[in-house]
Amino acid sequence: MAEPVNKTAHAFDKTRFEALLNRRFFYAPAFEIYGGVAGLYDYGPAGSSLQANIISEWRKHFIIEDYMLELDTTVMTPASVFETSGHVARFADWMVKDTKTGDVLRADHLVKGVLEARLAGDQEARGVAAQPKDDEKDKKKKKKAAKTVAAVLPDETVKEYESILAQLDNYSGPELGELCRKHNLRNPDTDNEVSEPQEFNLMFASSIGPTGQHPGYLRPETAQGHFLNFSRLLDYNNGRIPFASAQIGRSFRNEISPRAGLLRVREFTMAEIEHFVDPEDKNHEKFAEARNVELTLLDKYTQVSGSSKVTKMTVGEAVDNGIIANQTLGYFIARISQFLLKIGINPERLRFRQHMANEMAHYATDCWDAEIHNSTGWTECVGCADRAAYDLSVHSARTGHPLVVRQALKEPIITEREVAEFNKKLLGKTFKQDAGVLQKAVESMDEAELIRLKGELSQGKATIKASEDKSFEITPELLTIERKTFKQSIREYTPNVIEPSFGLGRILYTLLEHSFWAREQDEERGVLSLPPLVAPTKVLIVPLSAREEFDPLVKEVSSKLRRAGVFSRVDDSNTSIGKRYARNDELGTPYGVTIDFASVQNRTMTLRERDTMSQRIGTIDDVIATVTELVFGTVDWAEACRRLPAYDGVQAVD
Ligand SMILES: Nc1ncnc2c1ncn2[C@@H]1O[C@H](COP(=O)(O)OP(=O)(O)OP(=O)(O)O)[C@@H](O)[C@H]1O
Repeated sequence: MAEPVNKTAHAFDKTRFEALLNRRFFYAPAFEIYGGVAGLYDYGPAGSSLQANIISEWRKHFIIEDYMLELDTTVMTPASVFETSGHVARFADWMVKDTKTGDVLRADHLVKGVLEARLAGDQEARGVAAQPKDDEKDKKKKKKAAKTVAAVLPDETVKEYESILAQLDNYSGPELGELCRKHNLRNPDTDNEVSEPQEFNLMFASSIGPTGQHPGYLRPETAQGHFLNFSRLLDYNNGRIPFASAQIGRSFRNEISPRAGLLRVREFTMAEIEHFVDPEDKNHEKFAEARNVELTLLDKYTQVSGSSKVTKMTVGEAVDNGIIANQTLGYFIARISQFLLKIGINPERLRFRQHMANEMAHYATDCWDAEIHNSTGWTECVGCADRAAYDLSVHSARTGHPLVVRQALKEPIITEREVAEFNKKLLGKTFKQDAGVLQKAVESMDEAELIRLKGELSQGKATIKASEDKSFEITPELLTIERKTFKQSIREYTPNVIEPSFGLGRILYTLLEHSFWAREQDEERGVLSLPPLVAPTKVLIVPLSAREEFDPLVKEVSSKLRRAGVFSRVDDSNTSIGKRYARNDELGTPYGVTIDFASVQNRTMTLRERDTMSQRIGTIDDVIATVTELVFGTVDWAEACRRLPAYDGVQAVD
């Protein structure tokens, strides 16, 4: 077997990485020939296939595994929906303006950028080596942009900056303004002062129809489509709960200053799950299967104390100890972790960060973000929140449509209580305009007060004090109080919602970063070690020459791979085999098969593995059988090497 490859021989080089993505057209700025628009990107063939494969795995991992109900709801949404959901009032970020140029910046990003740059300057002045995972060039760029000179900061300032950064998401707009003033935080591009933070709503406004009288918005998330269809979904699920709906679709956010490539864009694909659950029972029937999944957690108490120290524990321990609020939330966090690792995210660079009190919506009971480390730092890629009953309750209150579960009780609940009943005719006649006041006073009485009143009435008369200056004398003819039995056979409740919300662009980008490395012997030769599961092309078919006698074999191999369900491509370009493989290493193609003269004569074929570049040989059918299993993950490369002898002929690679 080939020697293990050293994928960390060269430090991560963002410029080379981005050049590769651009060269191989994973994605590119949209409307580029018109000058482009910040925050809008087009995916090319490689990026589109990669995204489609991630989505396909997402559907299997979540929708199929847990029998979720899939939806495809509209992007254009009437304004009333977002008025009700709170987005019109609150879906906003804080922005500041450069007081001289008028440039707009997101307030929390300004604080983060400048403080990080000052800390980097401090590290440099102290001669401290950068953390191995940090992208050195990127840090330097930030420092330069922030007009920061390398200078040692007092220890207490370093501590204060670190504490601010650890709880950045906890600050309100005015607090961010206060931080800018206190620490003299200026626009890093111009060194000018900035204005007080103002709120900016991130939704794209539009209008529906020709009159302009029906305001609408492009949705900033897919979630409302799930909530508004709740009754139909419940009906589809035979009235049973818990169940989850799932939707993959486009969302739009008018981000203040999108500068971080795919990480912050104005139009992106989301995959969202809304799991509807009984508020009185948030256990999950498959929790036992997830219990031992190990997680890296950064809880809210640690962050508030100004630290970013993570703890490793199983999801079972986290739920048992009350760190994660309930089993259902824990189940989804574990499943999210499994999904991200399966598609190739580096486990060392994945953590789950709990929201701090101010960061979380007022109605949410617990919320965790899956954050993935990349060259810009830790980035939220998936949010997972327990949103309680908020969404269904507000839409139900606004529309009058009951978004509730009505559940037949196995055992009816029998209750007894005192019931007060007025003789309406006598009440009006006796108390005239005060009748209503008296009635309200009785209606607001609790059980104990009614029993006391009943006792008084049994003596012939009673006095009711409706307010400081109003008392009424009543008789048993006017009011009777009787103990009655009630039988309740239906329980009606608004379900709670647990919502995992994925941004696919962020996941795709961080996956590409984690997969990128350069060959030890040659920094120019970039490789994307994408797992076969998500790689755009699984097998590259490389005919050694363009001679006609190769054609039938190329057709045979292509068609056999197609029939086996393996996505392959033929590269018969007029260039050396080494160059063809190098190009496909950059596209992340995990395997290659070479058809050469021996193939024509002996029906043999070589099989190449991308990362090690090692090659094996076998009959065409054996190689196809093995590579099919490799692609579907039923065997690994070690097993392939046991099955197929090493190829010791002329190396097909430069
Ligand atoms: N502008 C964006 N560009 C790309 N992906 C995004 C963007 N905004 C949100 N997402 C993705 O959608 C997911 C769910 O959205 P959510 O509303 O929780 O994000 P958010 O908290 O607003 O993100 P951030 O604080 O980074 O703006 C995020 O985890 C992220 O993956």
